Amino acid sequence: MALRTLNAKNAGALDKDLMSIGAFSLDQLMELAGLSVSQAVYHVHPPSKGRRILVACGPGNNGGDGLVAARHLWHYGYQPTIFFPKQSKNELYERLATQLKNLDIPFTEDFNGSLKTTDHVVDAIFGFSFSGDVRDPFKDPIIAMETSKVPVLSVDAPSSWSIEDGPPASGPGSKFHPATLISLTAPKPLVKHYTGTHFVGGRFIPKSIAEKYDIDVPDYQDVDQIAEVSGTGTEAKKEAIVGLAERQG
Ligand SMILES: NC(=O)C1=CN([C@@H]2O[C@H](COP(=O)(O)OP(=O)(O)OC[C@H]3O[C@@H](n4cnc5c(N)ncnc54)[C@H](OP(=O)(O)O)[C@@H]3O)[C@@H](O)[C@H]2O)[C@H](O)CC1
Ligand SMILES: [K+]
Repeated sequence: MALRTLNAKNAGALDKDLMSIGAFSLDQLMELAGLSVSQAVYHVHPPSKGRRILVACGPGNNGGDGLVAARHLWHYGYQPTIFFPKQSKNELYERLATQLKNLDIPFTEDFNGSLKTTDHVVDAIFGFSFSGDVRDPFKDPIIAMETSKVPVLSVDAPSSWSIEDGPPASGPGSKFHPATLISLTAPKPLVKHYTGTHFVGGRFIPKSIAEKYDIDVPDYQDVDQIAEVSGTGTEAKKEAIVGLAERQG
């Protein structure tokens, strides 16, 4: 059973609905997104595999998810380092950055140097609003991730991939295939090109909004904020995805 996907336009509209009809604030959505990212990191890379996590944050909300995830990771016992070269003056990002600085979490301007001394990377550079060819200052980090052996977990999209069409035909990111992807709310069309470990996060979407956008809601277990939908035992895991209509008989 293939997962239903949500294109960039509908992903943006769904988030707007969550904030209007759903009465969530952006802070809440980002907190829930970042929490699910942190759980996915813990799942694929528990602290016993190495505590150093390099979190690459872009200028938009995908980057905000990375900042939130870094805070949770610190509280789980990891040692995050933040690469956040284009910090906006937006108050939300300033507060998230201050929360990290209050925990003495280091910020680096040297992504490539930091990559050499990390155990895992969180790619929170671009999400569903990415388009076109990668512009500076993110070209080098994307080239570094695609050529490094350090495992990468991408948030919502492998950064540089077209949301609809997957990896670029050439240039930065054309050979980037992160070990892990966490799709937020629902997978984007690019997942048809993705073959690594895949989670979905978003255990808070009201039924009315899931139905409006015709998305599958994973069968989340216990207190998990994430559900694995591929990787080892792909077919069994896909069986865990039950369409709303099916689930509700
Ligand atoms: N429902 C949820 O679970 C939530 C998910 N969220 C996350 O939000 C992102 C989408 O966030 P958005 O702010 O719309 O956009 P992005 O983070 O994807 O990034 C957009 C910025 O990236 C820059 N950009 C775009 N294209 C390029 C390019 N070719 N080269 C360089 N830079 C590019 C651009 O910034 P500028 O400063 O250059 O203008 C864009 O502004 C979603 O994917 C989730 O991860 C939310 O947390 C809410 C809830
Ligand atoms: K990303």
